[in-house]
Amino acid sequence: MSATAQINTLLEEQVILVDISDRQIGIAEKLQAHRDGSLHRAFSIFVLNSQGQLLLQRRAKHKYHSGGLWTNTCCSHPRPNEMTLDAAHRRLQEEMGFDCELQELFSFVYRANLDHELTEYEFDHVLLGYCDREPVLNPEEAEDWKWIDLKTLQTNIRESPQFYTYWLRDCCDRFITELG
Ligand SMILES: C=C(C)CCOP(=O)(O)OP(=O)(O)O
Ligand SMILES: [Mg+2]
Ligand SMILES: [Mn+2]
Repeated sequence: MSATAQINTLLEEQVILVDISDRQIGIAEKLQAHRDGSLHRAFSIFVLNSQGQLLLQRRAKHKYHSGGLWTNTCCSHPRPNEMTLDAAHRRLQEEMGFDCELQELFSFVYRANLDHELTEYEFDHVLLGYCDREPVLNPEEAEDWKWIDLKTLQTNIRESPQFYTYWLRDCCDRFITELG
């Protein structure tokens, strides 16, 4: 997809604006919400295999922000009138080419100034799933993937944070704690 086509897609896509308790207060165009730094609803999916390794996604270079960085299995935003879990299954299929059962583990709010003068300010629902299948990447979204031990991930994030997305760095320790 060309840069212009991608910008048009972003303008068509809408996100749910929320208050600090995740109550809906409006809707906004996806790109505009990230330009304005408006708090909106999002989800971050973490898929583990039967060895307890996490499936990482490397974001495509041309993503609107955080391109080329390693992150959790899949991230996105529910559309207006779409349940977060429904959106999560939709995006897991669109980005990674598979689907699995998902359940919410916890949620957190974070705010980060990112590249291209965009800001992520999200009420982020962390969703957990288990799967041993290999993903089939959508090149519009992801350019690489790998399974990683959680201990190795923690060490890598500490030693080379520049290769990881802001939100994964922010919630990785909590994810491991909540996993128990
Ligand atoms: C949900 C988080 C933590 C960030 C947004 O994810 P993306 O930037 O991948 O959103 P989409 O383009 O997939 O909607
Ligand atoms: Mg995404
Ligand atoms: Mn967002």
